[in-house]
Amino acid sequence: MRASQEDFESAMNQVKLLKKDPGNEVKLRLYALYKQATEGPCNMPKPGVFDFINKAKWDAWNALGSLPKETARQNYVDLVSSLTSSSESSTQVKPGADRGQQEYENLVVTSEDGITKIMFNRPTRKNAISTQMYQEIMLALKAASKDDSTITVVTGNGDYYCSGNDLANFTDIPPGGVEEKAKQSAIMLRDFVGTFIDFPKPLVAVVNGPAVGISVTILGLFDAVYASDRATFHTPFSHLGLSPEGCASYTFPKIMGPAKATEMLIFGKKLTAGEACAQGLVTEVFPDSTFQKEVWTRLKAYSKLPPNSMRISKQVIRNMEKEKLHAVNAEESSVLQERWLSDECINATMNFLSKKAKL
Ligand SMILES: CCCCCCCCCC/C=C\CC(=O)SCCNC(=O)CCNC(=O)[C@H](O)C(C)(C)COP(=O)(O)OP(=O)(O)OC[C@H]1O[C@@H](n2cnc3c(N)ncnc32)[C@H](O)[C@@H]1OP(=O)(O)O
Repeated sequence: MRASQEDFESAMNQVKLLKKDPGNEVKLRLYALYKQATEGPCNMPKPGVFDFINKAKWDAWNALGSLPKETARQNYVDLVSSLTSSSESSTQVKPGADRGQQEYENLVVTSEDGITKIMFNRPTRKNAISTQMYQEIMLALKAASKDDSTITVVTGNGDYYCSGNDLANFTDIPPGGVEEKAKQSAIMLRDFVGTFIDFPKPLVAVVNGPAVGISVTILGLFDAVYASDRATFHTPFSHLGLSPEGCASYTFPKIMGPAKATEMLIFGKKLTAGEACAQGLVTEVFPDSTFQKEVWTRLKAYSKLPPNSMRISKQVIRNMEKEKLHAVNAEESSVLQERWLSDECINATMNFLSKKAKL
């Protein structure tokens, strides 16, 4: 959801009430986002080198380039919200604390060495994402966006990274019938993917094994993807009477070119980790025997980099695209709302659930 003028004004008031000084770096960021949101790109003359304070302010504002006013307003509101929640919350999780094992039924969430790790934890179902698990992932990401960690990692427990949407989600029909279920699911899907689009910190996938469906498509919204050489990447949408989600209809052609994206998204070609890396979906592949050790050593080193700089760099890299990604997400969700009611989809799901079919 976009921040309204009212949200913006309320955030400005909250800044005045902050109990703790947020430090110069954050104050400069607030200043820059405020100026960008209210006046647009910086076109003031650059202050002289000895005018330290005004030069720092000018630099911070100027660094936002042509960031749209609405995005700056949203970022200002997000930043203030992260400041107020961190100064108010007495139960805030510090890196090093293990949290969440009681809070989440389908995830294990831990925070250590500046890294929050969100681990899918339904290994006996190959980490298929149930309706409740979609909600838990959204909650865990929202919490991670506000905690003290610098990097957030998503990974899977067991031999699979994730087998995608839990096909049993299709069987839990509410009193409003299957149309109502499709409508609710489209809203949930849009919110779920939107949480990844808006995630403010570096987001890394540690793909420990095969990945299917929505767990693959959303990788296009991550900042880095490290894969074991045991991992595979499979989006069998046509086999299931479905169509792409997770913004893959936009990110995949951009990442790998339209021809390779077609093979994955329309023909359901399963890629090895090496192929996915060659096509730009995966950052780097590691031998399974040393995967965990090598990846976590690297992530621990990255987590020591200055957090604000990493967040701002992510903003600069991603923000111009956010509007587009939200539009793609809305369109994909609305197309799927229809697909879920199609005979092609219903038959494929029934075949899987009655054990007549597997991928
Ligand atoms: C109208 C309402 C709509 C509601 C929708 C909500 C929003 C959805 C948005 C996203 C939509 C779709 C995107 C996708 O993700 S499509 C991809 C869906 N995934 C699959 O089709 C995978 C299905 N699973 C398999 O083909 C195989 O299980 C496997 C992953 C290849 C693994 O095979 P295996 O032989 O190694 O292991 P297996 O014995 O089959 O698995 C162990 C048990 O786990 C169950 N299971 C695995 N994956 C799923 C799954 N995705 N959904 C449900 N159950 C799954 C499997 O059935 C086994 O169970 P059991 O031990 O036999 O009882």
